[in-house]
Amino acid sequence: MFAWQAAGSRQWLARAVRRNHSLEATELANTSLDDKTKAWKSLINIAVSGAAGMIANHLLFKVRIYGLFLRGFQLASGEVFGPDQPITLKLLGSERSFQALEGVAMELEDSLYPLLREVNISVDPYEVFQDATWALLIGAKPRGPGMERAGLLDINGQIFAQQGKALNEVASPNVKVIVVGNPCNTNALICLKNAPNIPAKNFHALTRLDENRAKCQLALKAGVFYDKVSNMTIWGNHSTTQVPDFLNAKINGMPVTEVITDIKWLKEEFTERVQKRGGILIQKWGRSSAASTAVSIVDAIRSLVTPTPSGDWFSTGVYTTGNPYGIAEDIIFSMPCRSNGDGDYELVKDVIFDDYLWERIKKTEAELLAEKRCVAHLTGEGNAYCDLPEDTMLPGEQ
Ligand SMILES: NC(=O)C1=CN([C@@H]2O[C@H](COP(=O)(O)OP(=O)(O)OC[C@H]3O[C@@H](n4cnc5c(N)ncnc54)[C@H](OP(=O)(O)O)[C@@H]3O)[C@@H](O)[C@H]2O)C=CC1
Ligand SMILES: O=C([O-])CC(=O)C(=O)O
Repeated sequence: MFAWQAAGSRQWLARAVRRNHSLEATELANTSLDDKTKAWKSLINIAVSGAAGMIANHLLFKVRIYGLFLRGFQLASGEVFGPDQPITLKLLGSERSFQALEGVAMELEDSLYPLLREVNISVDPYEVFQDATWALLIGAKPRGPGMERAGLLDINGQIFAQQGKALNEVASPNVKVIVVGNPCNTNALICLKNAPNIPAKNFHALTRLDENRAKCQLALKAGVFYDKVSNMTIWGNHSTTQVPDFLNAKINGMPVTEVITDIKWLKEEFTERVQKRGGILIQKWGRSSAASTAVSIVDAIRSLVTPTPSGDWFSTGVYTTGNPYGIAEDIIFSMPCRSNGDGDYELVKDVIFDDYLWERIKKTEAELLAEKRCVAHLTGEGNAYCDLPEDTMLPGEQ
């Protein structure tokens, strides 16, 4: 059933799990799965970096359970890439993690996912990103003890500059890029700046986890199920300056402030809870959230490949140039978006601001502008100058 594809060197130790497409006619006739494959769309390549890490481990297997097999394939509900969308997974790791990556590939093989036609592993982004239509950039160095944030921006920025160049050269010209590795907004900006041939609109920083966290907190406070919370915007940076917007969010179609009338709770407790959720989780769990992050990556993709429910929107960190709100141009900022399901999105225009919301948006904007100055050497904009606000922290930092 499986054919191994080893393309030579360790640099390109490609391990392909390719179902045999040349079954005998009689076998095909007896195999309902193979009958189904005839109606499948053509194969797409999905690249994942940091593929031996915690988030990727949840994500890769979730792709099957959540999207492609249980709900997507068996129930034909079209979650994630759809029940008729075969995929190749192209996994990027490093020399250090190569054995672990081989282990991941083996587990993927052994899971017998019908829509997973091929798994490739490599340490070379130019190999992994070849013809990718989606690039999920998860791999990044965590901030270690004593490491300045400027140092983290530089180390991780180098990774995303290199990956941006590789995407620019070899990925599908309309590749959609979701940056997860922190600091994800600025990493996404660096990636975008190093990939001038790819539309700037195609780069996302993952703030969907923050949106999900905010929905959860509002639902708990209001005593409703989380699906009753809609129109949830996270503005700005995936950091502790992010702004979970309770002014525009709704519960059961009503403004949140009409359902939860404790404005002090909304301004203070709710906001801080969402901003610092990641850090509290690390304190309890001993590592950053991986399962819920993987879920939120799936949610983020699904929001782009399925039409947004009427009247609702979702949050994603996207390029600000041309935004209708007056947010500084040329940064990656989480904003409310809608999609018609073609992988693209439009910014939502009908949102309101008050002084409280706008003041906080300006704070997270200032932080992102400072981060941008810090990585000017990686975006081709001259010499870096780092004047980060003192309290600049990832959600995982306390
Ligand atoms: N945006 C969001 O909502 C969230 C973002 N995150 C961020 O996601 C990232 C990954 O988290 P997680 O999977 O838990 O972390 P892990 O430490 O489990 O995995 C990190 C992966 O990154 C790779 N990596 C580490 N250093 C480098 C480097 N210098 N160059 C390239 N790759 C590197 C490692 O691969 P290898 O061993 O091959 O080097 C490893 O596979 C982190 O940056 C984390 O802060 C986490 C939660 C939420
Ligand atoms: O800082 C981290 O790695 C964790 C993180 O982003 C989050 O939980 O939102």
